[in-house]
Amino acid sequence: MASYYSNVTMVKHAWSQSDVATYLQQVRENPKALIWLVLAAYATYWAFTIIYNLTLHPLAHFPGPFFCRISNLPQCYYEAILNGQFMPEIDKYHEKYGPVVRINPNEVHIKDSSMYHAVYKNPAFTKDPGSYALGVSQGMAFTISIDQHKEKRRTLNPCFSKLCVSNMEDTLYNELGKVVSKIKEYERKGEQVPIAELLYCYTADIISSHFLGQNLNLIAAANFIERSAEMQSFTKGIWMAVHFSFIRYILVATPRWMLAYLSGTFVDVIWFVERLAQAAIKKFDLEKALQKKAYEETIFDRMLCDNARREEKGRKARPLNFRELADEGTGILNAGTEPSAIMLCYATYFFSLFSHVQKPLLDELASVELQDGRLPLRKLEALPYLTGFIKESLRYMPLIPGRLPRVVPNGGLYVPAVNKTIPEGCVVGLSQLHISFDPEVFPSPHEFKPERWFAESGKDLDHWVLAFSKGRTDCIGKTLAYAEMYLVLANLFTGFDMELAPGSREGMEWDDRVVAHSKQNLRILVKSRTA
Ligand code: HEM
Repeated sequence: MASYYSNVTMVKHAWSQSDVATYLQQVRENPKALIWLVLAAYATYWAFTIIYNLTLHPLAHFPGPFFCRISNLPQCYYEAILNGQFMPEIDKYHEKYGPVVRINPNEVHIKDSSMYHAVYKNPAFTKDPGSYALGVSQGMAFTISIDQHKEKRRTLNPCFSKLCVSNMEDTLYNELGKVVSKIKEYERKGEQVPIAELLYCYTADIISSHFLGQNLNLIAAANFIERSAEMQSFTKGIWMAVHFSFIRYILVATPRWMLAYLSGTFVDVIWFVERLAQAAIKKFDLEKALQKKAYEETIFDRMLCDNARREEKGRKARPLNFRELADEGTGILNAGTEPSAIMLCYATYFFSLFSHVQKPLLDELASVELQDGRLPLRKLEALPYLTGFIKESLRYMPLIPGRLPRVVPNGGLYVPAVNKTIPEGCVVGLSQLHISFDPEVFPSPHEFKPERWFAESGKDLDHWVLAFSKGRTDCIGKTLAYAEMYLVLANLFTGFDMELAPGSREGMEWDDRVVAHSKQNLRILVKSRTA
């Protein structure tokens, strides 16, 4: 003990060469001394950091719980350890501290709907690198730099255009046919339909076949329930991945044969995309690729063509590597599968739960003239009640309920409600869940009312459709997501009389996995409707 104290006090004095030699000698004799020195240095660092965070930090004058103001530990505890439990805590902080709360040393959370567009519509706000340090770092969704993001988005935009999506109608219907056949199999057996799994397979098959060039064909698999679990496992440990990003580097560095035990999880999907990316690079031929129509192009075609064209023109091309293709493919497969599938589940659930919407919806759908035996997408999009129902479902279950953290640009962000400016470089976020249930924006927010979206007042409300975020980095796949919702929901509602399986209410409570994920997969009982 005595040697520890003497070693620590030594640090306070100026160190001569002989002091260092003596100290090293002591460390050799007593390695504990080094440990104590490291601990002392660490404690000193923390003491200074805490004092700085409370006094000199640009957010020092913003209120918040003491432990949030000094460290990230509360956030890490509620998000990573308790797996996505930070939002309810943030609510409590707002009750105590007002509309702007410091939730970690460098971030404030705002509960004031009027500030939403000032943050998310302003292109100068960038994604917070700390919150977007996930597995597919080279994908567009995780690209922080404004210029790089703009370039990636420009390359990929044509794949997601309205024209491309309307050309996908056949694919959407063909895949839906497979879902309907499976539902009928369960109906024949008199069993509950695993509708959540079927919808996951549906959205994954569409993204893989159209954007990656090869159908995962999950729906056809005998073990489609397990295969859908692979897709669902992507966000299972998402908070750990956000807070402990080193796990990702360990996984990337681990040899494949050692990862084989993870087979049956998202790793299989990542490898599937990697194989496609490799094949795309190998067989890429600019001449042939240029002959493809926009809606025939995969995202790999777009990325490789864009790169090759710029090389041809002698302009400095950004070298496009395999990892970039693989990350983009995995990112889009995941972003396009999970939120759409979950949204389809919740909308199906709301239809069954809120009986007041059933008659108006079915009456409206009955008025649609079939074309080749199908409900045409163009006509469904023009239906006011169905449109109101979809927008109300997106409001009632905000799919990405929490904050999407953004870095404040030059000039800061003035918040009139507290008459303070959040300084540039600090992080800010608003949660969609708060706005969706803000009575100032949506009167009687807890009522499920598709009519609120009708007529002129409903059009004004479009300003508050936030499910896909807003601005420069909003959802690139929103047109496809809407098309899936119109087609799938209209066909399910008109095709089947549906009843929720027992326990659905509790099962459809959700966990925050960045996307809202129902606690259990939705199950329904169905009876085919007669024509
Ligand atoms: C109901 C379904 C969907 C919802 C609610 C949804 C929601 C969102 C939201 C809120 C964002 C912004 C995230 C952020 O700022 O961090 C986003 C981004 C994105 N979404 Fe979606 N999405 C849906 C469907 C899709 C589909 C079908 C695709 C692809 C086919 C897709 C691909 C993407 C991509 C690539 C981004 C990143 C965009 C960028 O950074 O520029 N999403 N989505």
